[in-house]
Amino acid sequence: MYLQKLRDEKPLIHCITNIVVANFQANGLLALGASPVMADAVEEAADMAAVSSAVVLNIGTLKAVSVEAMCLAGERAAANGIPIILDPVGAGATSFRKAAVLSILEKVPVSLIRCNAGELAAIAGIDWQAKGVDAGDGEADLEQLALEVATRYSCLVAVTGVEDLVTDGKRVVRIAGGHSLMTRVTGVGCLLSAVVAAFVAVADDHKLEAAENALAIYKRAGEQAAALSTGPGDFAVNLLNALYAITEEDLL
Ligand SMILES: Nc1ncnc2c1ncn2[C@@H]1O[C@H](COP(=O)(O)OP(=O)(O)O)[C@@H](O)[C@H]1O
Ligand SMILES: Cc1ncsc1CCOP(=O)(O)O
Ligand SMILES: [Mg+2]
Repeated sequence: MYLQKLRDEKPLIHCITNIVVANFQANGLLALGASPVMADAVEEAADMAAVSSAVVLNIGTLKAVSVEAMCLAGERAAANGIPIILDPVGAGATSFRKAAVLSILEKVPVSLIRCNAGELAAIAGIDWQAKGVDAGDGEADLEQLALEVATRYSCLVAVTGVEDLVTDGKRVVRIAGGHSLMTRVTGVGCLLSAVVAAFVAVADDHKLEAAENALAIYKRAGEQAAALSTGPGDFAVNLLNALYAITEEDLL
């Protein structure tokens, strides 16, 4: 379990992220015990990546220039052995997003892709009814697709939803729990990608185990927050509080 190590080490997480969730993502990382920095200028993306413990590439409100910054940050992170987490937000929604994700995956050795079912389908190149940044609708064996994508890009793949799964292309771990309110606040998925990055940042070669910890802690925090909430508004605040207060014992 890497939660205490994360809180002891307070890893710096460099996020190139979208304008919708940047504040929530930064506050969620702080609440958990990590340290966020948002920096997306091409002039500094690589330098910021070099001094960070993990880099998050999130394509939520993508511009051509952000793709350039992501590649610069990703290439420098890779050269320094720093893990890179990709959140392919809405990858199937437009051809621009899909092409950008595939080009990042070609150029940057991503450590882990954290996505929903629709985004996984887009990366795998299968038919799916995309719906903006949401999972959308389709029929697919998500475990099989995740295994294929993990093998194709030599990375971990975490697919989230009612049930999460994470794989390294061989082993598959499933995580149940969470709460439907997690789909009623924007950025809950984006924050999860940053939380996964913070866990992976302190885990050296045990990235699969760290990702599994992150997904389980996050679903549990979602349950704890929901138990105190009357709706999405206080759920957002209660999720930050739950990330702050959660302990390893809460998973037992
Ligand atoms: N219906 C649900 N029931 C329980 N947990 C959920 C549900 N939908 C999503 N989650 C949780 O919400 C978090 C964000 O996942 P998801 O909604 O798939 O991401 P995104 O917002 O990127 O689509 C994950 O921890 C996931 O397990
Ligand atoms: C609504 C929206 N539009 C572009 S990015 C974004 C946020 C998506 O956040 P999440 O994937 O966590 O729901
Ligand atoms: Mg998302």
